[in-house]
Amino acid sequence: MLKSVTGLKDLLKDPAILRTQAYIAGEWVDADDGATFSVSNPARGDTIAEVADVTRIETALAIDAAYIAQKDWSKWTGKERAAVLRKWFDLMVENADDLATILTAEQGKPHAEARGEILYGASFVEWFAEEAKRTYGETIPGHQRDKRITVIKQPIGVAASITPWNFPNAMITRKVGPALAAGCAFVARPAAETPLSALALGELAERAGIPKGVLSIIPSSRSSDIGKEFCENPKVRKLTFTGSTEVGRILLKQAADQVMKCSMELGGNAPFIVFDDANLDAAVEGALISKYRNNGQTCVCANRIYVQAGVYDAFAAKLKDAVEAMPVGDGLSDGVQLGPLINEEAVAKVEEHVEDAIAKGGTVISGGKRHDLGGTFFQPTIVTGATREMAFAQEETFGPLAPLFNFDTVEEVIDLANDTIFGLAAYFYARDLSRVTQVQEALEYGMVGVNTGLISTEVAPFGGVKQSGLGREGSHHGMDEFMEMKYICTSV
Ligand SMILES: NC(=O)C1=CN([C@@H]2O[C@H](COP(=O)(O)OP(=O)(O)OC[C@H]3O[C@@H](n4cnc5c(N)ncnc54)[C@H](OP(=O)(O)O)[C@@H]3O)[C@@H](O)[C@H]2O)C=CC1
Ligand SMILES: O=C(O)[C@H](O)CS(=O)(=O)O
Repeated sequence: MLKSVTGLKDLLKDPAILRTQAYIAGEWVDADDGATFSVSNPARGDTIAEVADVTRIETALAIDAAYIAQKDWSKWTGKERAAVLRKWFDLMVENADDLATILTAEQGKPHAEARGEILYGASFVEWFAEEAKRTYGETIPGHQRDKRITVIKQPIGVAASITPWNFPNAMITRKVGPALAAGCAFVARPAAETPLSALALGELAERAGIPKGVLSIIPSSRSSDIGKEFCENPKVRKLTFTGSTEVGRILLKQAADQVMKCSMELGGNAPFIVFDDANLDAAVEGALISKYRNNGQTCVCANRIYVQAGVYDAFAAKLKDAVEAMPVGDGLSDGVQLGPLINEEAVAKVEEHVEDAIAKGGTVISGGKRHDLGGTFFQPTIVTGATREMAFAQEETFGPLAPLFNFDTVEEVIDLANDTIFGLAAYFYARDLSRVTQVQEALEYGMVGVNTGLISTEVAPFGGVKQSGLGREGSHHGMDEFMEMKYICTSV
């Protein structure tokens, strides 16, 4: 049954989890000037909340509080921090349905997929609660008889994040989890489109016992201002960003003045390669999840699908059948697999790429137009006859458009796949061991899926090379982003 999101609180088992004020220094506050900005539901376009619109002034107060609180938080043992983080994880799981409803209401993805994100996001807090106990150092044999060498790892201090709307829960927990585990304090600024998921995490953090000031959540429509405060405030020692490469460049330039430690999860242009010895049914299944997860609005989505000539027609036919079986609708309706796109600009980008492909000789074999549901709904689309001259060969579509490129040889497709400034994720389906080994080593990407279209997990290092980013999130490597290494040389 379609549920109206206008009364979002009425859809929640625990309405208190829905927060619309800023969470600063452990207090829930309005913006100093009382300003708010509207949060809308992408499926219906109606406003679901008015949220405090914080400025640099309140952001600086949150940073000050973090700077003070971090001194004591860093003195907790890793085990003590782990206990609080574990409690936060437990609360996320207990409240997963409500967190998913809030996420679907503001971002649009189907509720089942939103719940999957909640559990994925929570898994980072669970993982880093465990890593908190393992921030090991090392001893090194002295270089002189009277020297003793040790290396220790210490929290970097105050960290700040700027995160996108496409994963409004997991992109925050993937950063806050390791930061708090390492003993840092954290100030998070979520995307203006999706602040409610972040604020709900703040509510649960308070319930879990994370000390006042250790975590602040800064909702704001003024993304550029908040970003400048993060980059220019000397009390901030770490900036972690997920979003477009374009904005990542801006932030890196701003952070350079303070030589601030940055991690960047940026744009992608993932190739998805199907060789003629692939299991075609498995390849279609992988293409569906890689291309159409979150309606194609993920940085690791297949952006270009390369199919070897001998299996091109069979793969295209199978993919068409599978795509046309996916129900499109309001994410709060049961059984929906594809929700709306986040906004009108996102729809325009998909339309632009479809029109460009047709103009350059491509053929739409499925979808290609706005959905009859109206608004920002778009038909899941497949284009055949794709060529490297078409816009989506170099630009990230960030929507439900699958371009199928034809290729003949391994050497040809590796060159095509690597012909991009991006290097986040790549995927390929093949069964010949020699071919698998050759291709996985030749692809210039930070992450490679072999016979799978879904690689995201908290246990592995997520991140890109080239202009897809700096650093890694998740896995034990994720802790290093929030710690400094100290070399101690003692003369005895
Ligand atoms: N590598 C990854 O994991 C991801 C990459 N992306 C990439 O981002 C693009 C689409 O996502 P989108 O959210 O629009 O990306 P943007 O880079 O436009 O926005 C990401 C975040 O940065 C904020 N922001 C925008 N401009 C500035 C600025 N000058 N200073 C500080 N903060 C700023 C946004 O705020 P606000 O929206 O409120 O203006 C948002 O919170 C795609 O290219 C996609 O590939 C997106 C998500 C994940
Ligand atoms: O921002 C994104 O697109 C996410 O990093 C994708 S994932 O972590 O859910 O794969």
